[in-house]
Amino acid sequence: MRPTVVLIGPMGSGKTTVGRVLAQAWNVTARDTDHDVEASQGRSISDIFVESGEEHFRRLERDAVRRALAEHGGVLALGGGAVLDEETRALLAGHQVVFLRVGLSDAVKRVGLATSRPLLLGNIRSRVKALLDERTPIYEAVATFSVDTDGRNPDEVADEIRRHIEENR
Ligand SMILES: Nc1ncnc2c1ncn2[C@@H]1O[C@H](COP(=O)(O)OP(=O)(O)OP(=O)(O)O)[C@@H](O)[C@H]1O
Ligand SMILES: O=C(O)C1=C[C@@H](O)[C@@H](O)[C@H](O)C1
Ligand SMILES: [Mg+2]
Repeated sequence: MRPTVVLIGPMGSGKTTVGRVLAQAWNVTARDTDHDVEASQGRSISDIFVESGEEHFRRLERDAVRRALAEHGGVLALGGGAVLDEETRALLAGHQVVFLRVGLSDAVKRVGLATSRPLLLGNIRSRVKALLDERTPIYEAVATFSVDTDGRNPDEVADEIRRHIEENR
């Protein structure tokens, strides 16, 4: 089994949301490594960060990505920082990997004031900007295709991905 498509991108780019729309369109299941980590630990990502630290979360995330890539045949959304891990990047080689691009202002609007994203605590706008600046080159290097999400709703984003994947099967 291998995922039809793997979605990567920053927090608020819409990986989880667009992943669900795509899965429904293709009549397959959507899987999300953030959810897998939370389910395997029985605690939220915020609690894992606070109680065990980011490094521990990254190890759990790497294992979750490895398992999902091996087991899952539908749409797979990764956590925003999953591609920081070198082993994860290597595992993605040969897969259809789509980068959901989002600019600073749409990302900030979408993540809102939720406290469920520990890396955004503090000044959300400056945290989002720092993460976008640092990670955009990594997302670009890993992706086989990228799609702009600014000013577009999840259905429009999913449609563009669907067309691309169906044309490149
Ligand atoms: N294209 C879009 N237009 C407007 N709102 C969107 C779009 N995509 C997602 N959203 C909204 O933005 C919020 C964040 O989306 P989502 O949780 O799917 O992002 P994510 O990339 O999975 O983030 P994370 O890395 O934190 O898991 C949700 O409230 C979702 O409804
Ligand atoms: O961008 C990140 O590093 C993160 C994104 C989320 O999906 C979660 O995996 C977690 O909040 C960390
Ligand atoms: Mg998500």
